[in-house]
Amino acid sequence: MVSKKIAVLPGDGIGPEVCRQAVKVLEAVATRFGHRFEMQSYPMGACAIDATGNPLPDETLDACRAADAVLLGAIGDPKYDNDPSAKVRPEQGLLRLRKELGLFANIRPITAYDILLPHSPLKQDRIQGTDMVIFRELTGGIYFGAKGRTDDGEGAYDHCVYSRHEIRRIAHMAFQSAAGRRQRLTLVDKANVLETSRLWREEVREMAHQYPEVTVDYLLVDNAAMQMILNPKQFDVILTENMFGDIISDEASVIAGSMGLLPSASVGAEVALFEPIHGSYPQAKGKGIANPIATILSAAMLLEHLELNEEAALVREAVDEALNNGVLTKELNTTAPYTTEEVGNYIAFWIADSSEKQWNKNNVEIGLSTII
Ligand SMILES: NC(=O)C1=CN([C@@H]2O[C@H](COP(=O)(O)OP(=O)(O)OC[C@H]3O[C@@H](n4cnc5c(N)ncnc54)[C@H](O)[C@@H]3O)[C@@H](O)[C@H]2O)C=CC1
Ligand SMILES: CC(C)CC(=O)C(=O)O
Ligand SMILES: [Mg+2]
Repeated sequence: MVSKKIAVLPGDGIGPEVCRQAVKVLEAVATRFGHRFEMQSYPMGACAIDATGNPLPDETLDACRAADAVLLGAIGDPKYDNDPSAKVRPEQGLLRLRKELGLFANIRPITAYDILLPHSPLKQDRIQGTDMVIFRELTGGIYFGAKGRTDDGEGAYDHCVYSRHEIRRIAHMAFQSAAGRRQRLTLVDKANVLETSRLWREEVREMAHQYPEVTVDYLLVDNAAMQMILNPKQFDVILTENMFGDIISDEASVIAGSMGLLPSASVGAEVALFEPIHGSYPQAKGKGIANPIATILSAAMLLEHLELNEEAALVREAVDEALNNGVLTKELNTTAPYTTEEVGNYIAFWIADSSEKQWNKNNVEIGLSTII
């Protein structure tokens, strides 16, 4: 029996809907294994601006610092997306949280599930067997450099800055991951143009001597974007800077079949944070069509981080069960789609050791409340 404190930041748009399912799944895990997960929600993003004027209130940051792990839905709202002059933005909350918690490595695994191969627009033989992990630097680069408008108001700038230290700490993680996988690491950069990329190459090339078992290659990001679609199976571990990692991981979701499937872990010096790679998908808010699996798999990564590996494996089994039985939201099941809630209920039910026969799409709420 373990007792853990998990700070939950549901955020905006579909964030609260998908987070609710992951919390339900964690509750099912706690019930099944006799653990105690103290889960409390805190505002961040547009909802926090509405409530306090601050996208990352002190209370939220303090709660994250005091927690054993953080679970995040997503933030962002069209009100801000459509107003480029807004000075306070939801995304500032997320960026500051990453910086304050020292979450310098964002780990994004990409898997092609056999059962979902037909859902990808890519040719099945190209993507079958894809298994890669992207190590995206998360607290440096252009998202964090000085930004502003030129004095004459006719221009704008965003500076991209990286230090050797910032590169080395995430590169070590990526090398170690590659050493335990298929021993291949690809650095994605733009070293033919950017000085920061040349520093990344310099450091990674030097570090490679410490990991002789790992084969390192270097790929320019424009080419990498093409290779991701053309031959994704060639990749094992991709190491890249903040913005390139943000972009190529959304692209990689096409291999899995949906943005709603890809989880992530953000780790660093302090507490770790777990979140789907997708955003707040505002068009889907309140419609029950958002896929909660990315957030549920993020909860599985959270359990692994807490060294609850058996528990995490059960969550992954339950997700596989949902995938194999077509218990999927409408982007992956167009003929008889399940709602966000129903997918979450199915997975939680399976974990709480109910047989599939007892699970019923229509009365699942009643059943669940007796189990969780
Ligand atoms: N970590 C975060 O909180 C992030 C926040 N954002 C914010 O989210 C807002 C919307 O950004 P977008 O560019 O539209 O990206 P998005 O990731 O929210 O949505 C892009 C597309 O991905 C698909 N999608 C996303 N989540 C899905 C899910 N759970 N199930 C099924 N399909 C899903 C939908 O087709 C959607 O149109 C913006 O305000 C942006 O700043 C964007 C990315 C990450
Ligand atoms: C709001 C962005 C900085 C977040 C994002 O797109 C991401 O982390 O994937
Ligand atoms: Mg992104």
